[in-house]
This record gives sequence, C-alpha cells and structure tokens, in this order.
Amino acid sequence: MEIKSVGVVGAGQMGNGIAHVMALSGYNVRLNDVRQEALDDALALITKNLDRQVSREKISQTDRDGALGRISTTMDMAAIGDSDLVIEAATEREEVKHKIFESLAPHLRPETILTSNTSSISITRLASRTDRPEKFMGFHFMNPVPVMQLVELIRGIATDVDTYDACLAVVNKLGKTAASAEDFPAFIVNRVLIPMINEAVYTLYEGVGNVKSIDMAMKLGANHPMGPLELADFIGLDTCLAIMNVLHDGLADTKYRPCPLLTKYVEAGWLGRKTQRGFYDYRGEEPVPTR
Ligand SMILES: CC(=O)CC(=O)SCCNC(=O)CCNC(=O)[C@H](O)C(C)(C)COP(=O)(O)OP(=O)(O)OC[C@H]1O[C@@H](n2cnc3c(N)ncnc32)[C@H](O)[C@@H]1OP(=O)(O)O
Ligand SMILES: NC(=O)C1=CN([C@@H]2O[C@H](COP(=O)(O)OP(=O)(O)OC[C@H]3O[C@@H](n4cnc5c(N)ncnc54)[C@H](OP(=O)(O)O)[C@@H]3O)[C@@H](O)[C@H]2O)C=CC1
Repeated sequence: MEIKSVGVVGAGQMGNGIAHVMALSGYNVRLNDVRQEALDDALALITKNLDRQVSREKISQTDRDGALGRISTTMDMAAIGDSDLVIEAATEREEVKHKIFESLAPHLRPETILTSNTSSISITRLASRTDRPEKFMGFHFMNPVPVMQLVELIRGIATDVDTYDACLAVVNKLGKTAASAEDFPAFIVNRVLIPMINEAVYTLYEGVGNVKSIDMAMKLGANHPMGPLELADFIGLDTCLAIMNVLHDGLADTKYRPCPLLTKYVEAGWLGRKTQRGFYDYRGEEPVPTR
C-alpha cells in the first residue's frame, strides 16, 4: 500500500518536526493536538523553520508554499481517521498513548497503519491494546526532526512484513535512513544515550562537576555537539525521566535507576527548553546554568 496521507497526533516539538518533513516530501498531513494553542504554535514554528530553509537556499519558495499548503490542523481526532498512516507523537506516558489509540479506533480505515514515535515504550504492549497489532509499529524520529538523519523502525511481535515495508518506503521518501531495532526498552539510540545523560546528572548530583563544566567536558573532550545536560534540556527532562523509568522497570536492573536530581527537576516543572527552565534558565538573552 502506498502512503499518501499522514495523521500526526501531538503537536509538540516532535509532532511539528514530523509534520514539517512529511509535508516537504509531498505527504498530505493532518496535525492533531488537545490544545488549539499547541497547534497554532506548531504551525508558526513549521513556517519559521521552512522560511529559514528558504533563506539558506536548502529549499525553494515553491517547496515551502507547497509544504504549508499540505498541512492542516485539527483538534478533532475523527478528522485524522482517513489517513493512510498515523504517527502518534504525544507525551511519553503509556496511558496517554493507549487513550489516543482507543479514541482513534472507531475512525480508522481497516488498512490504516498505526505507529508511535515513542522513545522507549514497548511497541508490542501498545499494539496489544489496539484493534490492529499486525498493522502497528514504532516509527521513532530523532530531535530535531528536520536535521537528524536517523529513524528507528521497531516491529512489535505481531507486526506484519507489509507494514514494515510501507514504513521503510516512507523513511526512504523522506531522504532519511532507517535503523531496524528490536522491541526492547528504549530500543537502540535511547538505550545508549539516556543512561549517559542520567550519568551526567549523577555527576552533577555528586558534585563531580557543575552544569557548565560537565557540558564543556563532553563537548570538548568527547566531541559531542551538545553537552549532556544541554541535550537533556533540549529533549525534555520529563521525557528523559520517563525513558529511564521504562529502562529501570523493563530491564529490572538498578543500573538504570533515575538520578534523584533528575526527578527533582521534573517535580519542579523545570522540564528544560520547553518550560524555559531546566539545567539552564532560558528566560534571559543567554542560557544561565541553574547549578
Ligand atoms: C529522545 C529521543 O527519543 C531520541 C532523540 O531524539 S535523542 C536527541 C538526538 N539529537 C541530538 O543528539 C542532537 C544533538 N545536537 C546537534 O546535533 C546539534 O547541536 C544541532 C543539529 C541540534 C544544532 O546544530 P548547530 O551546528 O549547533 O546549530 P546550527 O548551525 O544553528 O544548526 C544546524 C542546522 O540545524 C538546523 N536546526 C537547528 N535546530 C533546529 C530545530 N530545532 N529545528 C529545525 N532545524 C534546526 C539549523 O537551521 C541548521 O540548518 P542548516 O544546516 O540548513 O543551516
Ligand atoms: N523530545 C525528544 O527529543 C523526542 C521525543 N520523542 C517522543 O515523541 C513523543 C512526543 O515528545 P515531544 O514532542 O518531545 O513532547 P512535547 O511535550 O513537546 O509534546 C507532546 C504534545 O502532545 C500533546 N498531547 C498530550 N496528550 C495528547 C492527546 N491525548 N492527544 C493529542 N495530543 C496530546 C501535548 O499537549 P499538552 O502540552 O497539552 O500536554 C503536547 O502538545 C514522546 O513519545 C517522546 O518520547 C521521540 C524522539 C525524540
């Protein structure tokens, strides 16, 4: 089955990036969220990012106009039901995702492929609560979506070959590269990356370094484009904590215990860039370390 239309549920930082790249590659996109403000913000950000791509001569004005013309937004879940492919990119909480799949079910065509952009949650478990485990899989983009080359494709135990092939064809059309990962907690990238970030938070918690020295050390000492704490703020501290909890619970190993300092930041609502405060305070001209 050839995918032509894509429904994206959740218009946060990942949802808007997914809508952006899908529309630019010619797919008709319906973007859904529970808040109109999130949809308005997403569309404004997509427009800004497309404009920047035009000004840097990465795309033409016609590409930009075409992409924007292919994106529509809706708070009505029913309106995305006739999409060929649905990508769920809402908050990293399993119950939220189950509820979304339940409310989508009555509106989906039987042949629609249902996927989740989850960073860590079992695809098999998410699939088992839908009416189409064989047409369900993980479609995991990296942040920022317009820039990062990789998409992890994760099959649940029941995912059929046609579903995988159809998703792989989409990744290829986007000009991105797929990595196939088995369905174990946090898959490949986050199994390696998020414990590294969690260890950086321990390094801070134990006073081995401060925010600035830890980030500088990893940027200059390991050639990472962002320091681990800067990257944690970029991903979202709630998402980092949720992934650590999935690793801790799913692999039942204390080496994955989330750092209490990470938990404290999340409890404070200091979730990183998206709330203007995390390991850095972003409310001024320059980010200022909070420790
Ligand atoms: C949590 C999960 O489930 C999985 C994950 O996603 S883990 C996170 C994975 N992501 C990373 O590790 C990102 C690490 N950071 C980086 O690679 C780089 O810092 C970065 C690409 C984000 C920015 O790179 P930089 O060189 O510092 O900045 P800059 O020169 O301004 O940007 C490079 C390009 O990215 C674009 N860009 C930067 N941030 C962007 C954003 N948020 N959205 C869209 N485009 C963006 C810029 O426009 C620029 O594009 P051009 O090359 O066309 O000019
Ligand atoms: N951040 C990252 O670097 C990456 C994240 N991911 C994954 O992508 C998903 C989204 O993450 P991210 O974009 O960062 O999160 P954000 O917090 O930026 O966005 C999530 C969005 O989903 C909305 N939402 C919540 N519940 C619903 C619902 N029932 N229906 C529709 N929309 C809903 C939220 O609304 P509200 O604000 O009102 O709650 C918010 O707008 C998660 O599963 C995450 O693990 C994957 C790769 C990278």
